[in-house]
Amino acid sequence: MNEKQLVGEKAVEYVKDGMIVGLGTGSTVYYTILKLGKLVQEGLQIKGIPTSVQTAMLAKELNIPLVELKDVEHIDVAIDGADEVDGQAALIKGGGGALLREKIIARASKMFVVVADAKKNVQTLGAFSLPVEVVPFGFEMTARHIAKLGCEPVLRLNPAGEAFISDNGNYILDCPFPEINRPAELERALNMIPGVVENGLFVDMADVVITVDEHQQVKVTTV
Ligand SMILES: O=C(CO)[C@H](O)[C@H](O)COP(=O)(O)O
Repeated sequence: MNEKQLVGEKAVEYVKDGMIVGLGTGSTVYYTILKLGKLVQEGLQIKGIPTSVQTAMLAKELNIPLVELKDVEHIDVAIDGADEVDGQAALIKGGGGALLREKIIARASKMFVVVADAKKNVQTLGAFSLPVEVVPFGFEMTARHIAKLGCEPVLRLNPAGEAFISDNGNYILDCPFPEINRPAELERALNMIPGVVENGLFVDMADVVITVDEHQQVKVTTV
């Protein structure tokens, strides 16, 4: 079993009958969703709230019942991947471009479980370019303001070489900050810039991090 499958499947232990479950986006939580689909087939009763169109399609294929955020009071548990996880369980997310819905759903959840293969563990965030979702209007100006915080933002492109459009109709600027020593400060500073919708720093949000240690054993950290 590969690491993504190991950690992805482990996360289903946090899902119980009757729960509303936030379904993340990406190749790690994919295994969580596959496993949930199997459990639903066997009788598990849950309702999922997907963080992306891609995840909604997968959940539908697997017959996982879905519900909309507006129709629930809260989410019991959200499970999602990460691009980087530091020692304080601060995250960079958004490699798949779903960071805005992922953050809304993580924030609405009683418990946020992160699934991350060993490569995602870092001392200090920043080797992975920080995704920042921005409105298309005046994005060049927004990028210049972001640059003043210490990076050179790059507009994310799709495989056809056009601007990548998020599920919310926005652009993503990938921002290579060399080292993010104060993620909470940077998260706030970015979101103060007009044109920035949200950024991929998730600070003080993870309740549980499921990863793999140096012996290829699944390691669960409760924050
Ligand atoms: O934030 C995300 C999508 O917006 C993903 O959770 C993150 O990119 C990790 O993806 P993967 O599990 O494929 O490595």
